[in-house]
Amino acid sequence: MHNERFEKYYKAQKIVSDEEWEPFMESLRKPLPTTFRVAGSRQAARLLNDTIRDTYVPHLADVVFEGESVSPPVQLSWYPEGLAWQFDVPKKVLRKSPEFKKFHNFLVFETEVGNVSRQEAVSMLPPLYLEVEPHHRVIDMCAAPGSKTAQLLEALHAHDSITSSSYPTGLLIANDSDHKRTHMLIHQSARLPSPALMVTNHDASIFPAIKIPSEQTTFPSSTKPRVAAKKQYQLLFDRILCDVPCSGDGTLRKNLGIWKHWQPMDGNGLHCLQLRILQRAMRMLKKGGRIVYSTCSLNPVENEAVIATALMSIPGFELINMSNHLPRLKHRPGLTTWTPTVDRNITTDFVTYDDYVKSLPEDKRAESKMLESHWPPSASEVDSLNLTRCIRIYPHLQDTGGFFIAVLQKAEDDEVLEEPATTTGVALQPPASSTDPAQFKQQQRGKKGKGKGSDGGGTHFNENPYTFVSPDDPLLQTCISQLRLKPDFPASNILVRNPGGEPVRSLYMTNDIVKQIVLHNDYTRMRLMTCGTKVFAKQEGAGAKREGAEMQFRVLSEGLPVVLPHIEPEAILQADVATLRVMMESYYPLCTSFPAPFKSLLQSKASSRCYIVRFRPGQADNVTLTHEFVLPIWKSNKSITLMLDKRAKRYVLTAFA
Ligand SMILES: C[S@@+](CC[C@H](N)C(=O)[O-])C[C@H]1O[C@@H](n2cnc3c(N)ncnc32)[C@H](O)[C@@H]1O
Repeated sequence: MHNERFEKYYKAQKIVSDEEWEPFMESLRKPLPTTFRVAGSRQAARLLNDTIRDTYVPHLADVVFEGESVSPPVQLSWYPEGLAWQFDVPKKVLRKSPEFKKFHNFLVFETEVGNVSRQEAVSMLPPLYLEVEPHHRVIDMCAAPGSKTAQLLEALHAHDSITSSSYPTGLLIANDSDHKRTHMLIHQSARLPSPALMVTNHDASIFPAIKIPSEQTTFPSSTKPRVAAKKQYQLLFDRILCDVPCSGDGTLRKNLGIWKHWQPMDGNGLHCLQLRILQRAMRMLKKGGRIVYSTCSLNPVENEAVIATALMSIPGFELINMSNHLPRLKHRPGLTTWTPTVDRNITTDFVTYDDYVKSLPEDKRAESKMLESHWPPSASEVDSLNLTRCIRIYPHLQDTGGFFIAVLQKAEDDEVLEEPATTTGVALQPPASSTDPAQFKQQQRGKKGKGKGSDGGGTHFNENPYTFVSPDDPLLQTCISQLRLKPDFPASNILVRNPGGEPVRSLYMTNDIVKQIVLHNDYTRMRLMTCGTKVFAKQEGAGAKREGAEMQFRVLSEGLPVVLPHIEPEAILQADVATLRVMMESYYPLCTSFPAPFKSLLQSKASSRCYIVRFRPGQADNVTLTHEFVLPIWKSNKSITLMLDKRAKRYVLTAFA
């Protein structure tokens, strides 16, 4: 765990004082403690957190292993509501101490079902500084694998209850340029299904302007209504996260390979992309909006140099002082000066870019990859930028990885008006080809033989389009009437993943802003990977087919929280713990095998249909259901099936513990 160039480079940058150098290096050589965050909507997270605090941790308080006492997990002091934890226990203890083994199994399971997120402590910070609210329009520019996306989504869904989802009016676009990694985002977000989510696959530095109709935004009062109605406006965001690709040397404690391969030219090389991503974000931000720029790198060239250049290139922004936002978090101010290295040998002697350029033979100057923006601005410019408002986190401060955060705000009174979409630098195609099957076929023919782009900036895009289903569609109407959905069910916000708009497999639900975006933007230009949340799916199986097309759809357990608030309360079947137990013990329990009163309730219901059942907390035969569950079932002629995937089924089983 040594790298001379690393030490030479960071000593030259004076990232910490001379006295702190040794503790800083020492801590980099220590393994990182395990940290996790209790995830999910606020109400559900609090419930699980109480269980960890009151049930698990007391059992871990006095563990002695091979003669030595082992420290129990502790809450991260700076994390709001104590919802994040840390423990530092050797693997051997986790495997062999019965108490820790039990705790570890619990964590593995809760992580699998999405209630716990194993996340580095510092990686939890950017979303906390973004302060997302349910009405915000948010974009996560470099989102995969999605641990921060999940936090942003949770913030949009802050008002969810344990069983039902809220319907945020805001939006979260989770974007990544790596096509494969966008699938990680889709997988990750399946844990918190949201009608407000879109996943896109773009190079963030050229993220396209998204069009929305004029009524979605404000325009100068002098604009004539007829003109305004025709215009489409660029969607601007309230909150933007730029967790940019970086050299990652703040993760040395976890990624030991970095010790061997680290070299500072990586940071020099990434600087331009990082800057372009941040500048694109600044152009997509609303007045008064906020950007969080973050890296897990210690290198000022990837951090303060990017912030300084961005602030000087686009007026109307300032760094905001968030040093008291998380009062218990220990951090250091951003650097105001640094000396980039111009080669792999850590030549950091050039105080300014001009000095460096002058040192080069004239015929070599054009070839240099170093830019003026790698260097700090002049002393007078630095003063006005408030770079000390950036937040640096070093490993020795509170036993974490290294991290950098800057919070930028766009002035409220900025004179720049929201621009019509066509004037924002990225030309956009006419809207709504996603609803035109002929055009879709033509696009597909054009793509034949081309592979999937992996850089998000390529021209080919092979995903299917999303198309809104007519609210009068017979199948949608069947879902509505059979489930007894109330008139407030947003039937016009249901879409499918095919060009013809036929509900052949799954139906998705979006909120209004996602709908406007899908309707007014070409899906290939937007490189839309997924949007909204799956709510209904075709019911496979003999029983369903036999009884005709109108019976074929069921509510998906993942979509149920979104649909639930729209179901007439009387249409929900009530059941107790004993009933749930019968459903859990067999895949296809006979209708006659249920205890009263559920048995007669079932017998009074039509077959080949999906029903929603609310299981009340309670106790039966030494089994306790700690909190309410609402689950979909499928009733065929003689038996029923609990419509849960294996993972969810295992989760329900824990309630019996
Ligand atoms: C530091 S990681 C993001 C981690 C993520 N925010 C999280 O918390 O899980 C950087 C991501 O940027 C993506 N990336 C790299 N270049 C990009 C670009 N030009 N535009 C968008 N994403 C990019 C990478 O694929 C990678 O997933």
